[in-house]
Amino acid sequence: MSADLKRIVIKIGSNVLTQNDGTPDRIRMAALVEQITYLRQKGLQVIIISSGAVAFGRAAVPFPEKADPVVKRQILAAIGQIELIHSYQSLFSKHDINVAQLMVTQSDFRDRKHYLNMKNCFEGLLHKDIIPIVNENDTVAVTELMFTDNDELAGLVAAMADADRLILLSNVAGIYKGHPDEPGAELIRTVDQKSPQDLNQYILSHKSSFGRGGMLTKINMAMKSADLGIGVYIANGKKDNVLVELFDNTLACTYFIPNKAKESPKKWIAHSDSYSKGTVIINEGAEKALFSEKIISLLPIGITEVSGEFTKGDIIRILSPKGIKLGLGKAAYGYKSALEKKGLKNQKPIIHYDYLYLFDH
Ligand SMILES: Nc1ncnc2c1ncn2[C@@H]1O[C@H](COP(=O)(O)OP(=O)(O)O)[C@@H](O)[C@H]1O
Ligand SMILES: N[C@@H](CCC(=O)OP(=O)(O)O)C(=O)O
Repeated sequence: MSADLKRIVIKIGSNVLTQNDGTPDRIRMAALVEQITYLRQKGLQVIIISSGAVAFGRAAVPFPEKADPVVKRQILAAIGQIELIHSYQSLFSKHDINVAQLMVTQSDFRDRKHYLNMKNCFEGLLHKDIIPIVNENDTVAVTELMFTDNDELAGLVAAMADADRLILLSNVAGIYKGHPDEPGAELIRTVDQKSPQDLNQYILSHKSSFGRGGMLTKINMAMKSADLGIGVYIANGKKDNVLVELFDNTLACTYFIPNKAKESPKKWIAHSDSYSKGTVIINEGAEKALFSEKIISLLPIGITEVSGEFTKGDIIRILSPKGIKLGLGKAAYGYKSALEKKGLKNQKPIIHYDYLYLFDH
């Protein structure tokens, strides 16, 4: 990592904090806390996204196998989160570091005002030198309220906090060409968006024993974060000294090279696809203009169809004439005005450039 970095987000997966039998690995946790203390001494601000509530709960309370899996997860997480955060608190307090707990759900990222409230809380904690420790609020986050997994949450937090780097700690050194356990399997050391390669072909569908999302969500989140200007590492959290070696640039891991950083509102919009409230289809001329080198807002003259009952400030999708998803943006007015103005000249942009995020074309 280069010396000029300021802020990093470290995501610690369930399997990093558990032993092979599923019980909490307190020695590993203590080692990671020591390394995070080292990174802070080097001048870095750190945000932790930690999984492990369910795993810690499982160790504390035996549960019958046939219990409802959703309720079981809620209960185990409710019990285990106390243990998880208490363990962090007591380990960090030995280094005179304060920690804070933030429990979030997907809906907390839906509305810009709520998003900014969260952002202010992160800023306040970091300003006071306190480490925010974030986990999904598993007791209320069920079905559609759930993140795919904590990798998705980590990407959202890294974008929200304008982090320079995101470190995803799992139980593998990174993305391999083939099965990670196969002798001779090649570790992909860097992924550069400018020379894209199809990583999905290497991903085997199984997950680590205690994880949720699998390698595919890690890759999706890493690509998106790198596009927003955040460099992402996938590294083995079970390896001794992993964070120190990462800092010293001696670690074998996978690094997603970041593009030029995007401005803050665009980062929020880039992650808001699942919350979009409407769609506009644009014509070929508008598509060309948006993807040209110029800085351009989306004008109603280029819109051919409007759907969904969105209001001012909602996120809307932009589709090509062929129905290809081109981007996302914050609507400057609601669907009724959009319907009136579509195809007309001399109208206020429906999506201002500052609130427009275009996918790779
Ligand atoms: N090509 C690959 N390279 C590395 N790991 C892979 C690959 N394909 C699948 N995996 C699996 O992805 C797992 C990590 O993802 P996941 O289970 O979500 O971990 P975590 O709980 O840390 O988030 C690894 O344990 C590994 O078995
Ligand atoms: N929120 C859950 C973790 C969910 C999750 O995404 O786990 P993982 O794939 O290990 O990061 C917990 O604390 O148990």
